[in-house]
Amino acid sequence: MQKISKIAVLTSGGDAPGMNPCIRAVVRTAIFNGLQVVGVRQGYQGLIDNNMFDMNNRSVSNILNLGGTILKTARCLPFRSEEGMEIAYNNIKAQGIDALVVIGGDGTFTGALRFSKKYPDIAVMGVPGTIDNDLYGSTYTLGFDTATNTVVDAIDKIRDTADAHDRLFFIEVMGRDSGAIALRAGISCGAEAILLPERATAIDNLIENLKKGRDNKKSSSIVIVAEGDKSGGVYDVAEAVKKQVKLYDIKVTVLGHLQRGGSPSAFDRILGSRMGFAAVNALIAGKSRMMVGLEANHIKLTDLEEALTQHSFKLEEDLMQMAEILSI
Ligand SMILES: Nc1ncnc2c1ncn2[C@@H]1O[C@H](COP(=O)(O)OP(=O)(O)O)[C@@H](O)[C@H]1O
Ligand SMILES: O=P(O)(O)OC[C@H]1O[C@](O)(COP(=O)(O)O)[C@@H](O)[C@@H]1O
Ligand SMILES: [Mg+2]
Repeated sequence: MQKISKIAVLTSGGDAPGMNPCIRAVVRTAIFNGLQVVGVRQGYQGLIDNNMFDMNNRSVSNILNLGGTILKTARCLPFRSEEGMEIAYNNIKAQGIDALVVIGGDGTFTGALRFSKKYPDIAVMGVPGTIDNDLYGSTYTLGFDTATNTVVDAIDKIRDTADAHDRLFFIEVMGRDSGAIALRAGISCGAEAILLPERATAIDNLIENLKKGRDNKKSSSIVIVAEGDKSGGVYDVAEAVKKQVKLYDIKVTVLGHLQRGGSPSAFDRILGSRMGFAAVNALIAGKSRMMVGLEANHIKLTDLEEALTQHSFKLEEDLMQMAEILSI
């Protein structure tokens, strides 16, 4: 069993509310167990630039409630190359680090897995931190709950003005390849339609349903369009509908990056704490190349390789069907 003494922690890819509670848990669990901890700034970029600093219990005081990540994050191109990885490895060795906790999404884990295969003497443990909720091996990823609540809050406000003006709104939410936020927000806000990447969009059906809604005396309508929907994006969908639906005044809102910010919900604070705690304990137990997840409210470790090769977010057809029925 590989015994570890110094852990580095980093956040990578899109930031997600709940990353800070997770960093806090990693630092304090490690220190409680007599390990040293190093914080790496800007994800993999910090490994390459040797941008790291020693952390102690007070480095993570009063961060539970903060959105973003105190370690900062980045999308780091050089880490994708063999040369970039080698520079990172040399810096890690020079610092005496023997284990890495990486908090991020599928891209971060792809990098971590490659790195771990190339340099197996450094243990790696992944924590799923992404608002997209698109990782196999965890029912929830860090930030998804907060982001969904932020979206619901925003759409509720749009519903007020949509109703006041009898308008039809097309609202784009995040999710490059994932309809997770769109589906949950759609149910929570009673959206008349939810368009997402996991299902082909039939514009004719959409138009039919919107007309039916109008015939059924609906005064306003909300259509949620996930960023990754394959029908050409929110503006194209709105334009296509505009040509055929004359009864509604149509508006488009793109919620954008506000969805990634804000104080983490209690759920994400607890999830981040549990996952950070579990990640360090798993490293102490000699585990590596795994991802910490939450399944049926229990912490579960999944092989990184498996987490990346299995399909992540599966569209819950039953929920889609329910959303459609409940919005008639
Ligand atoms: N195939 C890869 N090889 C090495 N590193 C990678 C690879 N894919 C992604 N990464 C690293 O992980 C970082 C985060 O990935 P990205 O897809 O941007 O976000 P996320 O981890 O949230 O999905 C990238 O900027 C890059 O540094
Ligand atoms: O902030 P950026 O770099 O434009 O990225 C936007 C993307 O990041 C996300 O918010 C989160 O994705 P990741 O967690 O995979 O980075 C996506 O929903 C969105 O498509
Ligand atoms: Mg991703």
